[in-house]
Amino acid sequence: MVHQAQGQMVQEVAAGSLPAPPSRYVLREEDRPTAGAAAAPELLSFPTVDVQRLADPGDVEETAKLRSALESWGLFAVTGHGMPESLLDGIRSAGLEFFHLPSSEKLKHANRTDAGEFQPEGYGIDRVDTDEQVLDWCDRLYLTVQPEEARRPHFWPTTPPSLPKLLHDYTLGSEKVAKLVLAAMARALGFADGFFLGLVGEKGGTDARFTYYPPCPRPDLVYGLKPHTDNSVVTVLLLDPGVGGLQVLKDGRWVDVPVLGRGELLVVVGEEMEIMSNAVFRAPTHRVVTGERERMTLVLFYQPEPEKVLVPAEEFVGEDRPALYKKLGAKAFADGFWDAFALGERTIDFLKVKVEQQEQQAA
Ligand SMILES: O=C(O)CCC(=O)C(=O)O
Ligand SMILES: [Fe+2]
Repeated sequence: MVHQAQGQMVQEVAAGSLPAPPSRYVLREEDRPTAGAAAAPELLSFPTVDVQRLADPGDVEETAKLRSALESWGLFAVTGHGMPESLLDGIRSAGLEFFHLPSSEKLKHANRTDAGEFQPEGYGIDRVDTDEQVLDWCDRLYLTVQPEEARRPHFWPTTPPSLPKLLHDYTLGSEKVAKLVLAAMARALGFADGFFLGLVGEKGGTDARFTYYPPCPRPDLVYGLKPHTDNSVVTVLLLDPGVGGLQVLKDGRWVDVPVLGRGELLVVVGEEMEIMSNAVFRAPTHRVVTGERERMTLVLFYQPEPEKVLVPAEEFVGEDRPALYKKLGAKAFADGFWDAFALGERTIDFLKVKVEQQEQQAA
């Protein structure tokens, strides 16, 4: 699909110092972030989990904390991951340095084909399908980081030269976090540590997304990133230590995710886990609001091997709890994400994966 807006980076629009964002970015009044003020997270005690403690199967207290964080929020801050602050600071500054390069440099890794078509990997904006689509106030660099043989080096920036190695090291460090969390999520439900890891497979795919949110002249009119749930089993996020903007929908209200400490990560449950666990763990809806300062984040999406089948595991299905989702291939689900995201829909809804009530009764 070729849409003319596909070529316009938000960073360039923002550099024009317009008094307000162009109409392509302006939300309908009822969707604007100011429609309902976000609640302060301190009042709701935002959860933090120590993954070093999670690695100890005897630490039932930390496992219980994880379960409660997942049930009440679907996301939590992470400490004890073992990655030095120098690595986290290093990959953050390398990412920011990339976005600060001249366009001609960044476009060497463009996410548009020569014919102007969108492809997920590379530097650019998210997919634009129609004139009606309200665009998000962000540019992004999207890269497949695992399995290693699936990396496509021409999409990887070489300026700054430190970026590929830092991203590699960060990928390995945060993969450990994802695996520890998946093991503890299984344990929290009384299963063996390998339960979810087995459903994901040894060669699960991981995609990285660096997102750059330029300063916005009217944060009240736009989204940095529209409300969505993640296309992942779990997602590991490295947020900006100086600027907030991420919000999560909790009990029907938007709540600010706090600005985390420089050494902390955030873990979010994705839709694939929601399917596998038959909604025991649900993917929280989240969005990003902009501000007067630039912001950059790095997000890693952990996905099952593409050949795997996504289906509620039989351990979560019984007479009192019918399967809530239909079976489909992990690759079909991952591909469907891009169609769904452009429309602002959940992939589960877009691909009609939910079992309707009548079907449940007939089963
Ligand atoms: O930039 C952020 O804070 C969140 C990004 C996000 O939710 C995503 O990339 O899926
Ligand atoms: Fe997300």
